[in-house]
Amino acid sequence: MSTFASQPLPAWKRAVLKVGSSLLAADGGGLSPRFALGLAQFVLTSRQAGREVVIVSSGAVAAGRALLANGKDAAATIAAKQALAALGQAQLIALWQRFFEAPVAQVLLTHDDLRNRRRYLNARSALLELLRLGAVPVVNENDTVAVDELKLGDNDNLAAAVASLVDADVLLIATDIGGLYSAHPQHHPDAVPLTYIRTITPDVLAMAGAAGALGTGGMRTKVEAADKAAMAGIATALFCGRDAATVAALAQGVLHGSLFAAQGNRLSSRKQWLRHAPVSGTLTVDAGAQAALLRGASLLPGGVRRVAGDFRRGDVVLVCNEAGDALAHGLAQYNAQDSARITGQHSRDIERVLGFRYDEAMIHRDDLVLLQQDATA
Ligand SMILES: Nc1ncnc2c1ncn2[C@@H]1O[C@H](COP(=O)(O)OP(=O)(O)O)[C@@H](O)[C@H]1O
Ligand SMILES: N[C@@H](CCC(=O)OP(=O)(O)O)C(=O)O
Repeated sequence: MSTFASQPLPAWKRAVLKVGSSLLAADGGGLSPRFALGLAQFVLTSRQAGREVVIVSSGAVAAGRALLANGKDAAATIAAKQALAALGQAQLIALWQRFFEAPVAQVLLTHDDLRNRRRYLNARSALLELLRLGAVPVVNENDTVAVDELKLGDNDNLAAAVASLVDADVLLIATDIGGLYSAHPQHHPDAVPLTYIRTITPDVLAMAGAAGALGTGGMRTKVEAADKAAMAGIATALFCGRDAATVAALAQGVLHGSLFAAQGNRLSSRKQWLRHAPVSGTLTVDAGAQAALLRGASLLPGGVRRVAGDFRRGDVVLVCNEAGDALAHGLAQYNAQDSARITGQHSRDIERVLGFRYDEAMIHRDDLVLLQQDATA
């Protein structure tokens, strides 16, 4: 089987690292630290260099199975798999915690959490806060409740969703093979390594074949995940997490594996989405707030005059000035009722008025697109 030539990894500050079951499952059952150690070392080196890494780790079901005497037979039903995931998740977090002095934070998500705008914002705020606090977030699918996800879902696609959730620069997928080959390398000895994939065409997807045996994903879901990340403006690197030299090189910015290019840049894809998203309400702002928005600031409640419409936290709203000119689209931090209550208030009074506070802004600048200025973004 031919190996993968080296290439530079695109520069990054924040990454999502997906670690598959194939790297964590021990031969005799349960979890093994063997390959996790090198990957944890990569995370540590990256953190020391001032970078941030969110780990998306599989392995809960494999770990849970090993805890039960009859575990091998236990995975026959969905309920049994849910139970195995719940049992194994604690082991999985304990495994990762062994490598870090910094606290490991368990974050369990479902695809559904990421489809719902309000829960999406909540998940994002929590993850970003964990990074800010210096914790090591370890995300897995909430298999205990996500029945459909357990049947159909996979952590490759979850990792792509998390990468766009936290605005990662790169998605790193560690697996048990060097990268993507032109065909399944175990069945096609003449398969060639694909080091750089500019666009994920149906042909590329076909090369990835069907799902694998141990994990739920196989190569196909990795290519699907790379495709999702690419659409969000994020490049994906696929590499062998069993190979110590490959993992060590990655920390030095050298990739031995497959690189899937991003389509467009990250900011513009987010902004495109925001610009064209349907709005659920309107915030009318005063001249001071308008000037601040044009300078790239967040929208604070003090500059808001009126709230119209019925929107929930995380919905897209239109920002206009008092003359009715459309200025921006943004994600509302507060629902319509709460927005109306804090309109005109100083940010420091939000908690007094509402009894809680998500953010000092009604729209955070990262969630805001100016309709005029950013028209070409
Ligand atoms: N075209 C291909 N290139 C590389 N690997 C492939 C390809 N098609 C199928 N595979 C299989 O996909 C496997 C990786 O998927 P999987 O076992 O689900 O890993 P993980 O647990 O890391 O998600 C490889 O070991 C290989 O057997
Ligand atoms: N959430 C499941 C893993 C699902 C999954 O996608 O596994 P894999 O294809 O190995 O990344 C678990 O923790 O067992």
